[in-house]
Amino acid sequence: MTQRIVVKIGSSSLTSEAGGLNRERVAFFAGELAKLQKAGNQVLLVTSGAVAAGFTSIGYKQRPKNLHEKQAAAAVGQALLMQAYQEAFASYDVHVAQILLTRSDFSNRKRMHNAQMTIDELLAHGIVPIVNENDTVSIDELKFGDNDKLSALVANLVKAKRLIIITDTDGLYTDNPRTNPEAQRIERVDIISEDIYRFAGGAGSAVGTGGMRSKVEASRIAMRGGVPVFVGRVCEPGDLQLASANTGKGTYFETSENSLSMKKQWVGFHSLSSGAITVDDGARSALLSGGKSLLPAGITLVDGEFHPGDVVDVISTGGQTIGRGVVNYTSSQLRAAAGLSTDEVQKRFDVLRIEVIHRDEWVAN
Ligand SMILES: Nc1ncnc2c1ncn2[C@@H]1O[C@H](COP(=O)(O)OP(=O)(O)O)[C@@H](O)[C@H]1O
Ligand SMILES: N[C@@H](CCC(=O)OP(=O)(O)O)C(=O)O
Repeated sequence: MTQRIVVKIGSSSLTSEAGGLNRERVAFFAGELAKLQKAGNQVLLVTSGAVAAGFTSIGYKQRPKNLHEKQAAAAVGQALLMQAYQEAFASYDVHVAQILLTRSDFSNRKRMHNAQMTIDELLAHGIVPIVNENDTVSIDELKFGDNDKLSALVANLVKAKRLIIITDTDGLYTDNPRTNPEAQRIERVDIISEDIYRFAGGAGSAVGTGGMRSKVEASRIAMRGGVPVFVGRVCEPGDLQLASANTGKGTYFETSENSLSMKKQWVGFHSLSSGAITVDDGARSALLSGGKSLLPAGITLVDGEFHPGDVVDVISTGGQTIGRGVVNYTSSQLRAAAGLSTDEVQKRFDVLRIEVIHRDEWVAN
């Protein structure tokens, strides 16, 4: 059966610290991806590098930090990036397509579905979709954050067999190997524990964005969607095949048995939150370990303006966001119902469902 593999390449693997595109590396990756495709896989590429490829052409001395400078650099660099990929893939007779996405393309379910259909159509024709964030129009507060997360969302969307995140380090270490030579590589991760988050630090180069932390976070999202992840280095011919065959130089993040349904994935990872509900300790454990729905009695505070069907964050008394879900009340109804027993709420309010958030529409963090 044809398998879908999503490959993410970071800026650090495509550009130099001083900026500008390394066309030799682009050609190398195109060759590796073409081989993966010829072996019978459907291949999608999520690529970074637009800002890093473009900033020198504008005349900036280093990777810009300011939003408009980054957007300008991305506008120049994205064209350079696509041109380089197109030329490189053409020598293997592979056609490519550009897909630029924003966070709001995922938060709107219709647009998300459209993106999915377009990708399906391209893959059915043997075309390699090349995805990047639409940096020139993304607003800072509404960004994916980094392409690691984008690649996990895309992998979940297309129900990939595996996500391969290529970076400049051969996997996750117990500490940043650039600064700690004693750090040990972790070969396999089954559960993303606090320790795993603690090990993973920020970006390693002047062109990278999220560092290992964002790769761990992306792996968590993909794992919950049922997609196993490889994070590591691909340097030599054949490395990408090894990575996809479970024998690559890096860290493998395995999937748990219970992956989230598409609906829960949308609630947990794509939707935008319209407000926040603070819950007491009883409601917190009912949601996190009791597999129960959230009832008005456990609510202590309501923030924001929302309507039934909107998604809201749920916060513990300690101020930690514990998850999010689809709310069945308006914010004003909920302010009046907070802390009341189920009987009391049923007497006083005309709500469609007594549960504030039903457990089928709840996703823990
Ligand atoms: N625990 C860790 N294990 C491995 N790499 C780490 C760790 N903590 C931080 N890093 C850094 O993460 C970097 C890779 O992320 P990043 O610079 O964002 O690259 P990319 O452009 O490929 O996304 C590595 O170069 C490394 O310095
Ligand atoms: N969309 C941006 C990349 C942002 C990003 O996540 O970069 P990286 O950490 O190198 O994967 C660009 O193309 O420059």
